[in-house]
Amino acid sequence: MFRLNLQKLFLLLTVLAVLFTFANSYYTTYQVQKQRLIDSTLEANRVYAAKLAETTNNSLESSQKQLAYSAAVLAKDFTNEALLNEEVKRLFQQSNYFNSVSIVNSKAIVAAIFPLTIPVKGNTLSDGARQSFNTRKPLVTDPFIAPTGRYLASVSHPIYHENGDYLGYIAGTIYLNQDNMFFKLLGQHPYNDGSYLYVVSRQREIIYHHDQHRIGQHIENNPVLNAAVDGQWGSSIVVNSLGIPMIAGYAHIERAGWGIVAQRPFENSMAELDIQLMEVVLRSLPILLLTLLLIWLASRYITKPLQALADHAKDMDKSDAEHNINQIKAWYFEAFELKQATLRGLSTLNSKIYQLNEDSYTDPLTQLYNRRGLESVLSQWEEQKLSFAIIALDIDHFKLVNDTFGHDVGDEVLQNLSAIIRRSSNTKAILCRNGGEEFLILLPATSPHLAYRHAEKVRIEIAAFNMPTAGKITVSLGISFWDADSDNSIKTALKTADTALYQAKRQGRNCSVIAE
Ligand SMILES: Nc1nc2c(ncn2[C@@H]2O[C@H](COP(=O)(O)OP(=O)(O)OP(=O)(O)O)[C@@H](O)[C@H]2O)c(=O)[nH]1
Repeated sequence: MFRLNLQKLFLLLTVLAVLFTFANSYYTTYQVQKQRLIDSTLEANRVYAAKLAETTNNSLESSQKQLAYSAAVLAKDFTNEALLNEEVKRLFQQSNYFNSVSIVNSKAIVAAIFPLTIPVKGNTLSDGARQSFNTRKPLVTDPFIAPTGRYLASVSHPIYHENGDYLGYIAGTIYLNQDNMFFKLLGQHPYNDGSYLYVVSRQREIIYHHDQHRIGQHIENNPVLNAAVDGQWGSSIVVNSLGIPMIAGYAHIERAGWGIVAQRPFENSMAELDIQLMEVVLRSLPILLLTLLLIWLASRYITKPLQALADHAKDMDKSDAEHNINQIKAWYFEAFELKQATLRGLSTLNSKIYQLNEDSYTDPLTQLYNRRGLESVLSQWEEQKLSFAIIALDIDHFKLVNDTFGHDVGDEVLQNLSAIIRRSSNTKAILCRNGGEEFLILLPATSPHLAYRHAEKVRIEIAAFNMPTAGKITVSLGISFWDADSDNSIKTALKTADTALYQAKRQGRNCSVIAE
């Protein structure tokens, strides 16, 4: 089954935590900046719309003052046609407020006009152009289409005789879809950041727009525009008539009853923010990468001892396991404790295995090697090509001991006999109980002659020993030799020793015989 290792888990968690933290800070920064940008754009557009409304209002006011002055002059001599012509010319040329200046008499007939290229002098006012005539008050008219076909609005002032008779009015016109005072006033606005402004009449008709094609268009259901026309000042996010969300500031031009709106597409403002965020991400990228690198290094450093412990725990049965575990640098508490516990466990395990090995190689009654132990030694010597002498030893008439004194006494005899063999043999000799009452003494690198002497020594010592209950016993011994350089097998050499032993028995027992 697939399992994540500690380092991968550590990396996964910390990398996720770091990425989440970075993403969260980007998101929060974006949200905060977005709100600030919206607020500042709203405020900038509000202030801008208010300033332009005030400037436009002042221009209309001063143009009306000029018309009022002319009206007062004309009231004194209204029948003087030369004066009328002179006044319209002066007003037109003195300021750049108007596209044309005209005087209409009390019969609604155009009495004078400048520039003279407009051929309406002597014409009666059309119905649509009679707002000033009918109102008989200082006025900024609603936009209308003149007989010349032009879309215009006019600023007018009535002319009253000193006796109160209405003589007519003097008016300056503003051609709404041509160069006019608005274009000069409002056209200063920089449009390159996507922002723009427009002015609407009381009837919600566009009377100024940088896109001249939209002049004259009627706009419905625009809350910002409605508020501006209704005399309110402020700012708001609004979806315009084309369905585009806008950040808008708006204000009211009091003298004309018009509304002015300065706005910027929401998306344009946000695009700026996207660029800013991308810059933040790019600038923080080296730190992010450095953090990830440090995390990777830390994960390696922290998990390395545990990983090494886990790896070596799989190979506990190998001979160098203890050495390998000792090499691990367990530099922090948990790893250190685990290392110590593993070493303790390994040591206990090794001593148990050693004990089990010992037990499986040892005869429990005599503590000499058993047949399995013997085979292990023999295979080592065979590998090492170590020549050795073999003494096969068997108790004479042991059955009689058992039969006479019982099996326990027989066991005691076997133990005493083993002790004598052990005592009389040097440490290099391998002593083995080969089963029953038969023993083997293996003497490495020992000649048959020396082995015979050793056998005799053992035999005499046994014969001289008085067993606690059984008394004196004797043994017979057969001696053979395995030459590592010969073709003979160890098995044959053992058999040969047995044959010599059998011969010793036949010769009357209590003697040693060297195989031929
Ligand atoms: N007490 C005791 N007796 C054992 C043990 N193993 C074998 N014996 C006995 O050893 C005796 C061997 O008898 P035999 O093979 O007839 O040989 P022997 O009586 O020694 O006669 P020879 O070898 O011909 O001199 C048997 O009585 C076995 O029961 C043991 O572990 N303890």
